[in-house]
Amino acid sequence: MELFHDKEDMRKWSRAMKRAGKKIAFVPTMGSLHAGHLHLVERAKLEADVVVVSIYVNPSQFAPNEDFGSYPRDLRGDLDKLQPFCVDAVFNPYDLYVRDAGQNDSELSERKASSQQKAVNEGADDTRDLTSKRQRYTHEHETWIRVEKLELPLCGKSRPGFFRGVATVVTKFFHIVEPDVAIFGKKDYQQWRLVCRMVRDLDFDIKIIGCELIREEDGLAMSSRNTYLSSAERLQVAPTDLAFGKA
Ligand SMILES: Nc1ncnc2c1ncn2[C@@H]1O[C@H](COP(=O)(O)OP(=O)(O)OP(=O)(O)O)[C@@H](O)[C@H]1O
Ligand SMILES: CC(C)(CO)[C@@H](O)C(=O)[O-]
Ligand code: BAL
Repeated sequence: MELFHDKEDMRKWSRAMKRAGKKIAFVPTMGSLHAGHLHLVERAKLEADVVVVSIYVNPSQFAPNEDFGSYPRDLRGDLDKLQPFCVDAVFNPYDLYVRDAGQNDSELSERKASSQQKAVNEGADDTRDLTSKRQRYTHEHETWIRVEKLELPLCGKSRPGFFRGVATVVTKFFHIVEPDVAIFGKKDYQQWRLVCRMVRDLDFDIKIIGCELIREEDGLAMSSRNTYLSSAERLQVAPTDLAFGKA
């Protein structure tokens, strides 16, 4: 399994696969993987010759008051979970919102390299990196993708800016990985529909597949943030969640 932190390395690998006649399936994630994600990977394997999984906690889809800093991160554990599925490549970019360090920008290059090494060694970002990631996307990035109507209701109401961040980072991934097929979970139903719409409107030549929701035994939808729930909260949530799923 290849691990890429640099977007140019990722792109080169994808293009080499294409030249070799391979079809690429792509599974974007924010890591802290669970069986729901692995189900998407299994589906991806049915759709193409090679599978790329991205692991990136995208700063631009989090509002300043949200959990970007505390979102669960476990790169080492994620790689271990992906290994048995024979995933071909994992893309774990250091930062997608800063322009590539130029040759003269040695301080930034060094910092980028040492942070990448740190991420692999420890499977986590330090607080300084997280703060800088947030600052970079707010200061160095000014081009955004918006799906103007679909981004408004439901999650868009409670998380303004969320779908702008998702549509933008998914577009970036599509340009870097250049997949033939991309797999999304219907757990995030609005996100899946919004990506389908964006692909249609912007003429991406990528097939989007929506995968069924995978649940825990007690009916709770699997989700990386379930670790935030206490056992009491879990008991309250699961039956409602199950009833909703069956409705
Ligand atoms: N239980 C699940 N069943 C099917 N797909 C899922 C499930 N959980 C996540 N996915 C899909 O995996 C992809 C990556 O999701 P993400 O990494 O945000 O995980 P998550 O569990 O949804 O995290 P969060 O707790 O932040 O919502 C998305 O397309 C999402 O819809
Ligand atoms: C699609 C995505 C990977 C974009 O950051 C994220 O919103 C997610 O994991 O659902
Ligand atoms: N799967 C949803 C990603 C998020 O809540 O940011």
